[in-house]
This record gives sequence, structure tokens and C-alpha cells, in this order.
Amino acid sequence: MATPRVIGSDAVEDARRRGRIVFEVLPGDIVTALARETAERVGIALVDGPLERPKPPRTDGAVSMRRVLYRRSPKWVAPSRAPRKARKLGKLALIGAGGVGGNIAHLAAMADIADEIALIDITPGLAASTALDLNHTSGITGARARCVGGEAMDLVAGADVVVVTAGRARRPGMTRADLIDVNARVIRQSAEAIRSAAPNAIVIVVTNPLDEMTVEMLRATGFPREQVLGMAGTLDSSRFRNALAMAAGVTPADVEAFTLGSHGDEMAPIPSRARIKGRPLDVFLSREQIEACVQDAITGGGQVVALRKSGSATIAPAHASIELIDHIRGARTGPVPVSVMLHGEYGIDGVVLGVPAHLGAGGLVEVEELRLTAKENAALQNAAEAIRVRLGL
Ligand SMILES: NC(=O)c1ccc[n+]([C@@H]2O[C@H](COP(=O)([O-])OP(=O)(O)OC[C@H]3O[C@@H](n4cnc5c(N)ncnc54)[C@H](O)[C@@H]3O)[C@@H](O)[C@H]2O)c1
Ligand SMILES: O=C(O)C[C@H](O)C(=O)O
Repeated sequence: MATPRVIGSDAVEDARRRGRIVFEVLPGDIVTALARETAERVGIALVDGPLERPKPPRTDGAVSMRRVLYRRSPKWVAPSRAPRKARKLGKLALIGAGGVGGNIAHLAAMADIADEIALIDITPGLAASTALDLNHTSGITGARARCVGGEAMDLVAGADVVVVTAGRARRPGMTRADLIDVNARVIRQSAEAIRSAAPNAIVIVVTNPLDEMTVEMLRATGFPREQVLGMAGTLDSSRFRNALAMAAGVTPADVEAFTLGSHGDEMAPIPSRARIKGRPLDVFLSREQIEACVQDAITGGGQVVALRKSGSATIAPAHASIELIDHIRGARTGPVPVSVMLHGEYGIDGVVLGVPAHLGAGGLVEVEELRLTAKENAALQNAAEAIRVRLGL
């Protein structure tokens, strides 16, 4: 079996000419650890950092369709670029070490995202045992993060980022909104600890119902909106991309698509901005197929609940949470769908809603206001109204 070789970008063309498979891996990215492990087994070349791609040839005055499409949908359809230098967190704290929290800890340790990962869970022994279990992987994986775990909330102390997954998950027959009362209490407890022990942390809320719990976290911490983000759009967008890829018979990497709005029945997938191989959806899919993909994204969480019966999705939500952390620490750039308190953007005020936004070390940097179709805009307004009603605003 060939020995894997990590090569620099100057050697890429040479590797290609010799028929080797070349993977672009990004330093500090979650892909890196996993890809390296696989590469070790099969012997493929890994290239650290973005590849230098030749610029498309310019034609006299004529512009290719691909360029026109990119120009119409600036930044958003282009894959987010990963700069070479990502900031490693000093401490990542996870309140809730169940299905989602445990998976986030695992991914974060493998991707070397933080020096320390602290897990906190009310279930006796759960967080401590998961932390120990993760530390036991380091002899195999070489993971450098030190994991600690326990029941005491003061383990959040000094965290740069706190992800809150504590609370109940729904079961078949329930909506996410059924969890409002029981999970709001957990959010308030978490908020109290974060406010006193980690007042500068960026908080990512995952607990459902997502939009309402993000509002609760904002209220209970008193933090500015920049500091409190809700994770749902990265998950729902991944589900939307998966559905589109399956319908069109392409790989998800060929699909750019995202969802906005609430993390519930009023989710607003945005087909008008979606692209398959850089082209609009209707080049590949019928109107009925596109609508089926929209519905698949909206019902994706419920589909997992119906199959699992004892809880909800854990793996994709963990990856989706890592995607937000990667934006915060500069490992990814460009707009990302995230739930934030709106102050007039999209004509909506005083409600947390999923929108495209730029993130950075201080959390929210800026909400990006995209031009949407009338139908998509109505779906966004409808989502805002539904949340207002549920929260009695
Ligand atoms: N936003 C999203 O896209 C998304 C995706 C998946 C799951 N979720 C939500 O995330 C939450 C967690 O899901 P899960 O699958 O990890 O559930 P889980 O039951 O596996 O884990 C939840 C953990 O929270 C702990 N917990 C409960 N109250 C606590 C408290 N006061 N302090 C500390 N820990 C406490 C429990 O002991 C449990 O271990 C649920 O509300 C679920 O609906 C949201
Ligand atoms: O569906 C759920 O209850 C969990 C989560 O919100 C999801 O979308 O997977």
C-alpha cells in the first residue's frame, strides 16, 4: 500500500499528472483529521490549504453563464473559503453532553478546535465519563484537546464559546414547540452560569424550540445580540442540499442551497438562490421535484424522530454546530445561515429568526440582506409572526 504524503500546493499538478487522487484539506478543518486518517489507510495525497486554481479564460466581451450566475448571487452561492489561519479556541464549553453535545465534543476534539473542551450535564457521571472516553482516544488519534466533564455549571468558566444542548428532545407525536416550557427552565439555569462565569463567551443555542430558546437565552443573560446565536440554519441547509443532490443525481458538493426562517414548520428554504453545478434548480429539476426537496428539508428533523422514536437527530446537528464555531474562529468565512435577533433587517424587529449573516470572534458581525422572491419573503414574515405568537410578543 502506498504511503500517504502531505504535499504543498506547488506539487499538486505533478501529483495530478501522475494520476494520484488529490484532496484539498484545510488546516484545522474537521475534514483534516478524518481525511488524514482515511488517507493513511489508502495512500492518497493531501494538500494543506486551498488549491491554486487557474482563472477561467476571458473571452472578448462575452461572459460565461457560470460567471453571470455567480455575479447575480454574489458570495452566497460561492462555497465559503477557508483562510489558512484559523483561531484555535482556548476553551469550548458544552452544556448538555447527550446525543448532540457528545457528538460536538467528539468532532471538536478530532478537529483540534480548542485547547480545552468542558462538558457539563445534569445526569450524574455522563459528562465526566464522556470526557474521559474522549481523552482515551488521544493515544490513537493524537487529539490534543484536554476534555473535562462534570455536573457543575461553573465548568463553563472562562469559555470562549459555549454551546447549549441541554434539555429535552422531542419524541414521535410532539412538535418542537411542545418543549418550550420544560426547556426554557434549562436555558435560564444555563444562562445564569454563563452570565457569571463566562460573561464574554459567544453562546450558541441548540436546544429546541430553537428560535424561542435563543430569545430566552438573550433575555436571561442580558447579552447583546452579537453574543447569542441559534444553530438551525446550517443543519436545515445541509438537509436541503442533500435532498436536492439526491433528486438531481449529483453529489451534495455540487449543490449550493440554504434555508432561512424558523427551525420548524415555518422554515423557509430558498430555492431562488440555490444552484446545482452553478446553475438554477430548474435546469435539473421539475417544479414538483423542487417542492418535494423543500418539504424534505422542512420535515427532515421529524423524519429522524419518527424512525428513532426515543429522541432526535444528533450527528448532523453536531456537524452543523461545528460549522458555526468554525465561522466564529475564522476557519470559514462568508455568510452562514444562523438564528439571530433581528433589528429591522428583512423588515422584522424584535424576533430571533434564521438569516444569512457574517460571524467572527465577537459573534454576529453583520446580517446579510438578500433579495428574495415575494413568496420567499412572505415565508420569512410568516415565520417571524408565528414565533411572535408562540412567545406572546
Ligand atoms: N437546533 C437544532 O437544530 C437541534 C438539532 C438537534 C437537537 N436539538 C435539540 O437539542 C436538545 C438536545 O438534544 P439531544 O439529542 O442531545 O438530547 P439528549 O437527551 O441526548 O441530551 C440532552 C442532555 O441535556 C441534559 N440536561 C437536561 N437538563 C439539564 C440541565 N439543567 N443542565 C445540564 N444538563 C441538562 C440531559 O441530562 C441530557 O444528557 C433538544 O432540545 C433537541 O430538541 C436541536
Ligand atoms: O427535530 C427535532 O426535534 C430535532 C432537531 O430540531 C432536528 O431538526 O433534527
